[in-house]
Amino acid sequence: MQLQSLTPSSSHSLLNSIPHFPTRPPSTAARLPSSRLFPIQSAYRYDPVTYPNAVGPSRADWQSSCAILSSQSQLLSQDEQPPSIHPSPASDHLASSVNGHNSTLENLNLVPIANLSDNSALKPQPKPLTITDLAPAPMHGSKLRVAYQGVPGAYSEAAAGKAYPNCDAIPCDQFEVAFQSVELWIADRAVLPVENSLGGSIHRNYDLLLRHKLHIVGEVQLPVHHCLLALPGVRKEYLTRVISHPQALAQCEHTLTKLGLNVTREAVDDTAGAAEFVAINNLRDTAAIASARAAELYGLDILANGIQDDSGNVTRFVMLAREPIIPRTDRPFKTSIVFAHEKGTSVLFKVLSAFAFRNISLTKIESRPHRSHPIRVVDGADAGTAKHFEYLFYVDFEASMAEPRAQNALAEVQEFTSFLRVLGSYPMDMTPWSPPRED
Ligand SMILES: O=C(O)C(=O)Cc1ccccc1
Repeated sequence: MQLQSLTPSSSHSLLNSIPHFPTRPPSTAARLPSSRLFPIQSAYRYDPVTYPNAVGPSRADWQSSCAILSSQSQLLSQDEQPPSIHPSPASDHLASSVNGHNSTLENLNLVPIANLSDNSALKPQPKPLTITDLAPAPMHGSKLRVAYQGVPGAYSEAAAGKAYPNCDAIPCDQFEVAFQSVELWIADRAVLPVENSLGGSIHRNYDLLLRHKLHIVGEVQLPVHHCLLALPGVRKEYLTRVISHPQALAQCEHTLTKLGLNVTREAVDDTAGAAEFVAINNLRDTAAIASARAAELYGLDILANGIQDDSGNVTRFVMLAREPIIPRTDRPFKTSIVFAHEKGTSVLFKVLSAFAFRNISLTKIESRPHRSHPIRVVDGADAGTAKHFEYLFYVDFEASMAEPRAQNALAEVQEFTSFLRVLGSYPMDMTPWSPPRED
C-alpha cells in the first residue's frame, strides 16, 4: 500500500482536480473553485525535526479541505440523488471520462440521433463501452483512493491496505468526512471499523451506515497488535496518563493494570492520532496505545509490545462504495441488512426463522434503540414518509444476494417489516490469520 504522503504540490493538484473528476457531474461542494478550498491554515505546524518520519503539512491541508467540503456538503439536501452517469446539460462543457475513456458529451455519442449527419458511417465512431467501463473503478489513474478515519499509522489505514493493496490511503479527521469524500467523488472507497472480537460492535459506525447511502462492497478482518508508545527516554514509572481510541483502551485494560501503571485513561479519535498528539506536544507524562508503525512514523519508543488483553484480538472493517458490487455465487459471500418494524416484538422471531428455514447462517445480529430519529421510508415515487422505530436490527448472513434462497428469505423479511435496507452483499474475508507469537 502506498501512503497518501502528498507533497504540497500534489496535494494542490489533487484538490484542483476536483472540478474535473467525474463522469458524473460533481455536487455543488465539489464544484467550488479550488481557491476556496485553501483559505484555512493547517491545524498544526509540521516540524520535520521533531518527526522526521511523519507526513508533511499536506495531510493537514487535505484534512482542512475535507472539513470544508464536509461543512459545505451539509448544505446539500440529504436526499440529493446520486449523480447520473450521463452528464447533465449544465455540465456539458466538462470533459468527462468513463474509466479512462476521455470523452465529452459529443464523443461519447450521447447526443440525440437527429444530430448525426447522414454520412456518419464515414466518421470515426466512438469506441463501444465494455463491461469493465460499467464497473465501479477508480477514475483517476490506476490507484484506488481509500478514505479512512484517523492519521497515518491507524489500524484503519492498515485495513485499507489489506483490502486494496497498492491503494492510496487518504486520512480523514472524522468518519463523516470519509463518507462524504466517497459521496463527493474525492475517494473511491471508505473503510469503517464495525466490530472487534474483544470490544464488540462499534455502534456509532452502524448508525453512520444508515445515515449515508454508501454500499458495503467488502470486509477485512485485521489482527490488532497494540503497543505502548512514549517519547524516547520516557520510562513507564513517569507516566500519569495513557491516551488512545476507546476500543484500544478497552482492549488493553487488564494489561495496563498488570504492567503496574498508575495512569488515567483518556479517549481520543484514533490510535495513531494519540501517538501523534504525544509527539507534537512533547508529552513526557503521557503514553499512547497504537501500532508499531505509528511509533515509527511519529518518532516514539515502544515501551511494551502486544499489550492487548487477548492475543486473538481481531477487528472487522467494512469497505464502502457509491455503487454496490454485483453479487456472485462462485465464492463465499456475506450480506448485511438493517430492518425495523413499527410495533410488536414477534417480527424478530419471524425474520430469524426466514433465514433458519433456508439454512442460512447468521454471523451477526445487533439491535440499536432508535427512538428519537425518524427514518424516511421511501415509497415507489421516491417521496417517502418519516417513521419512528423503537429498534433497528442489523443482521449479517452468510449468503450472496445472487442466491435464490437469499432472495426468497429477504422477500419474506420484507413482508414482516416496515423498513428494510440491504447494506451490501460482498465477498467474505476468508484469509487465515494467527495471533502474533508472545515473546
Ligand atoms: O484508531 C484506529 O487506529 C482505528 O483504526 C480504529 C481502531 C481502534 C482500535 C482497534 C481497531 C481499530
